[in-house]
Amino acid sequence: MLKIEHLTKRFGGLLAVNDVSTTIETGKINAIIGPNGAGKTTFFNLIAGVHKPTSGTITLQGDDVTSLRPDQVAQLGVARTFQTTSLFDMATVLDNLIVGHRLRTRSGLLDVLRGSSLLREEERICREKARDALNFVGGSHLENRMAGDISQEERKRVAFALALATNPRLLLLDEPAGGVNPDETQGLAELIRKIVKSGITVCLIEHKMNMIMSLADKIMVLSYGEKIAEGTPAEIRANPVVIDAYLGSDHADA
Ligand SMILES: Nc1ncnc2c1ncn2[C@@H]1O[C@H](COP(=O)(O)OP(=O)(O)OP(=O)(O)O)[C@@H](O)[C@H]1O
Repeated sequence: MLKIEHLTKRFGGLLAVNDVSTTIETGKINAIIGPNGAGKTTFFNLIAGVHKPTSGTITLQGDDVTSLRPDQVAQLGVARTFQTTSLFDMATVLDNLIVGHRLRTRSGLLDVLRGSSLLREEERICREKARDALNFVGGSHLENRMAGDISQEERKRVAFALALATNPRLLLLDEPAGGVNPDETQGLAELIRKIVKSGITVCLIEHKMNMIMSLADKIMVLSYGEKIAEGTPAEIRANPVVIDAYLGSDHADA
């Protein structure tokens, strides 16, 4: 799905991502783990076009996408969720999904506002997509709720719906189970499995090790911007370098 070659991002003197090469495999749950500050979110930002790499290449199913803008990457079928789910709290969940869809697939806010007054048909299609996505994530009952009134777990589901409404082929999830309880974590893991079954490739960053170990097909471990290991959950669990750098530390929560 995605081929990353020698990807490097430097912020001044800091190498946030340092010469990382890997592949995000089609139809799989690909996970990225590593201590705080390891470069995981920067890695996502590079894929999503938020940051331009200092060097290296990113290829999406054969196309070089290294220097594209976020809206161009989104149009090619890469969607993402964030550590913190930003929603317009005073708007309904459905309105958030409709506006969110436009923000993700247009280049600027002005473009979004212009589009919403002119293209009624597009708005109808957008509304349908939003409803389908909300239904898929088990959130139909939230449609008319104010976003500010829903729980953290419901916000996570709405974030998934926001990303799914753009019909992605690759979904990047940044801490999809952050801030939710163990039962809810289980529910979100099931939702991630359902997403992959529907034909979407997933790449996720997560600190909850139990969840990652039971969910991921493949794990890449970052530490100080470098890839220190890659493999199946069993291989990662047994890797002494990973245990030293990460799993043995107090970052490895349940
Ligand atoms: N825009 C930026 N400008 C300067 N430094 C940055 C920027 N974004 C990230 N960094 C730095 O790059 C390093 C990697 O940060 P990043 O957020 O990618 O790590 P992470 O693995 O996602 O951490 P966490 O698990 O805490 O989210 C950190 O030292 C961070 O301070």
